[in-house]
Amino acid sequence: MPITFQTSLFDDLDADPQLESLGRTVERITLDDGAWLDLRRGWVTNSDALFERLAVGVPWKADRREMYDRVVDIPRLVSWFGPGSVFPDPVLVSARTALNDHYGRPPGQVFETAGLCFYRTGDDSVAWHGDRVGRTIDRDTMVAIVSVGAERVLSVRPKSGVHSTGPGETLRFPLGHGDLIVMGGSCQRTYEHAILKTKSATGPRISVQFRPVWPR
Ligand SMILES: O=C(O)CCC(=O)C(=O)O
Ligand SMILES: [Fe+2]
Repeated sequence: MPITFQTSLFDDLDADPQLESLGRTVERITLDDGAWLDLRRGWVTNSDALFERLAVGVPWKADRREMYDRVVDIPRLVSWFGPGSVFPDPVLVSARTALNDHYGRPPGQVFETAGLCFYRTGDDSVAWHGDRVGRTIDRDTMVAIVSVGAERVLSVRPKSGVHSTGPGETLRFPLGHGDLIVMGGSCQRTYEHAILKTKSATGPRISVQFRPVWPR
């Protein structure tokens, strides 16, 4: 499949993508009911080069997912790298190690897998959902997302009926160009998130989600 994209004017495609520090550069956003988000903008430098490497080097497939008890087509491309598999780029291996070092490998929350999503245009999207954490749905977990390429908005809102504080506002995080966001605590069961379609002109974005292995 031919993939055309426009990269940022500022990054050098031959430059090596690098990871900046985490530590105190990570901004914690505390949500309700034990959910939280960590944000670290520009974690990957020379991120356009990483976008290009992933765009051309990853075996992309169409996405289908069980959602609301049926299997639906999701307009985006995906690729998944399970525990122990070779990640498609060394920067992703370093990113997983850096995340595990930063969060201290809490039991059951060690990042192992990498799921990659490619949003080709503003028509590519993923509907509101919480990542399914298997049968142990009451357990806290983390999902770390690294975004390269153009910005797309990650929307986050409380799941209806879950919160004692009533319906909350939708938070919007434009993510791209090497940004990191981590959803933690109860986020996958008390909040839901989406990449909604956009009509405004937007370039392609690739997101990499690092997840622990959840017992099924
Ligand atoms: O692309 C993103 O940033 C989010 C993807 C996502 O939520 C998912 O695949 O579960
Ligand atoms: Fe998700």
